[in-house]
Amino acid sequence: MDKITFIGGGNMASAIIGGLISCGWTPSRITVVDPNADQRDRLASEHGIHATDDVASAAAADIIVLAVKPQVIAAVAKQMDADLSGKLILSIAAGVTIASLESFFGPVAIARTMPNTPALLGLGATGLYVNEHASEAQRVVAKGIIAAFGISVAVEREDLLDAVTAVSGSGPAYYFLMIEEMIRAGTTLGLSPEDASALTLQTALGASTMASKGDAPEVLRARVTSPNGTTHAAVISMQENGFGEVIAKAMTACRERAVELGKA
Ligand SMILES: NC(=O)C1=CN([C@@H]2O[C@H](COP(=O)(O)OP(=O)(O)OC[C@H]3O[C@@H](n4cnc5c(N)ncnc54)[C@H](O)[C@@H]3O)[C@@H](O)[C@H]2O)C=CC1
Ligand SMILES: O=C(O)[C@@H]1CCC=N1
Repeated sequence: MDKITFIGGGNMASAIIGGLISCGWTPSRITVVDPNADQRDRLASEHGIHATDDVASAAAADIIVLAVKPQVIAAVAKQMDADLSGKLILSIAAGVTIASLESFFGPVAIARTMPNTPALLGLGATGLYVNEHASEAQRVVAKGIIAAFGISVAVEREDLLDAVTAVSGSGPAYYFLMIEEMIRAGTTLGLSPEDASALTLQTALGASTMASKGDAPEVLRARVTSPNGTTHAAVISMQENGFGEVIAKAMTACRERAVELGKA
């Protein structure tokens, strides 16, 4: 049975570990490496896994998950300083390219991913790109790990992970912003902040649940929109004020920043 070690035991690692355990991974197969004693204690007591501050020990695992901030990875590789042939490295670090990872760890199997924070609820949406050193079995293992915290989409080219970042990696923030603005506007229209919040949150949940059932969003939107009615007035106002352009520009800025971070 494969053993897995997480380097970095923060928010994302915690979400993935919780997902793996609920999918049947026994805690004894899972180790986390983190210099922060509080993080180690929390993960060890929450999940019953082994926690250590010894980065070099990670080289003994079959699968090594890089769950540290991007700028820490080079130092981690230096501390490990081990031959990782035959192992699978799964990176969740934003913007760190396969070329950089290979320069740090050598020509080994690498699955580069872009998850998002709903992974904390098992509702993650993750992009995946696997390098040519990974075997078919390792590709399946990578997909299986991601399935423990949500869905995955395998992209054909590594640079498409920057588009994934623009859609789903950063995407939760766009919805949070929409929720913030709707609560604010509802309050301006006279509702109490509590009522505006309750109505907005339930609407977001209801709309995303409906959209996930298979009908196209434009069909669902048409069903809400009575001819010359209230929704029509709102949607026309949004379109006349460049709603589509605002979203497209934001996502392009996001992708450009991801490209920049990848070069840093
Ligand atoms: N938060 C987000 O929305 C997303 C984050 N990511 C990526 O996930 C990665 C982790 O992010 P979070 O979990 O949010 O960060 P976090 O800050 O919660 O966790 C990072 C952990 O790494 C530990 N750490 C620091 N130096 C270390 C070292 N030398 N060796 C081992 N552990 C070390 C820290 O103590 C901390 O517990 C980042 O690379 C980020 O780019 C990817 C997609 C979405
Ligand atoms: O904002 C960021 O840079 C990270 C990557 C995707 C989500 N959060």
